[in-house]
Amino acid sequence: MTQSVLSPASKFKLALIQLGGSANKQANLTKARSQVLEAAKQGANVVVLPECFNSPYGTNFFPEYAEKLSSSPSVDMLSSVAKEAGVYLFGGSIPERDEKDDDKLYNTLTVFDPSGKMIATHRKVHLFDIDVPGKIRFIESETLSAGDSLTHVDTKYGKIGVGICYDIRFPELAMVAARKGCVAMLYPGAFNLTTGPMHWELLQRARAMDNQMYVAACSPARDMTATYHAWGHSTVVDPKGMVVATCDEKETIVYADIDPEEVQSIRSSIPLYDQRRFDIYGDVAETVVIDENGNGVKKQ
Ligand SMILES: NC(=O)CCC(=O)C(=O)O
Repeated sequence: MTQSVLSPASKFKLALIQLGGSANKQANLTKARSQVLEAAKQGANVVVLPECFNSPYGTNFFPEYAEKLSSSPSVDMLSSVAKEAGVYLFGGSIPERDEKDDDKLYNTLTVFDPSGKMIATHRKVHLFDIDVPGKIRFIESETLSAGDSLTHVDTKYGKIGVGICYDIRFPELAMVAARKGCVAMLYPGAFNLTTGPMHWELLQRARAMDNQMYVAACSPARDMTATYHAWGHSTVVDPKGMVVATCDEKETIVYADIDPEEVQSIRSSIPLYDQRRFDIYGDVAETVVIDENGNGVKKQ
């Protein structure tokens, strides 16, 4: 049986910056910087920015806005403001250009500690390729490549797992993070006016409830003059699956007090971690296809 093992953790104040972006990269960096400083002024210890905060969200924009992490004005700004603000900064994501292969781009989150040191990166693992007829077609893989690893960040407040937007639809990320001792999953994201009202909050509550951990998702503010209309509604959900902080679609900062004791408390009273039956879930990591009789068969 699996025990619930938490990394040593302490209370902290989380801030989600629901940033109003534009097509002007420098203006986006300047605004993000001032909002991080504002969040720190309000007592935040851990600050999150939205997906693609330095760029409009669209496959045609990514090549133009992409930066190599080794020579990146966005990374430089994030590092310096994390230090100035004295916070852990989960720097949303930016289109990243591969160091060696100029044609390869990723959607990448960078994380900084309060000294400004980059302590983690996460490349979006599940690319947002969907087609809802008459509503929205978005194919991230037209210009982006997928990352191929999971990311768990050690902070002085405990271990924190991350994903980027569409990654939240894949429960395995949060499940693995919880089993590795993470107290929270943070997702910079940018849902839209079709899938946002359907699934944005539900997905966060589901990930939180299933894994008995905090879940937060940080969106850009909505801009109806942009080509992609973000849902907004940056939200924090507690380990019981209840929304503890949220907002509408406008530019704002959402704050929540995170108490890792709450994780321990729900895991003690509803002890899923001691009751799991990994002895009978053997198929879970196999890729299956559904055959003509409706049965799941192993993909060759
Ligand atoms: N940026 C994204 O990955 C969007 C994901 C999304 O909207 C969804 O419905 O999933």
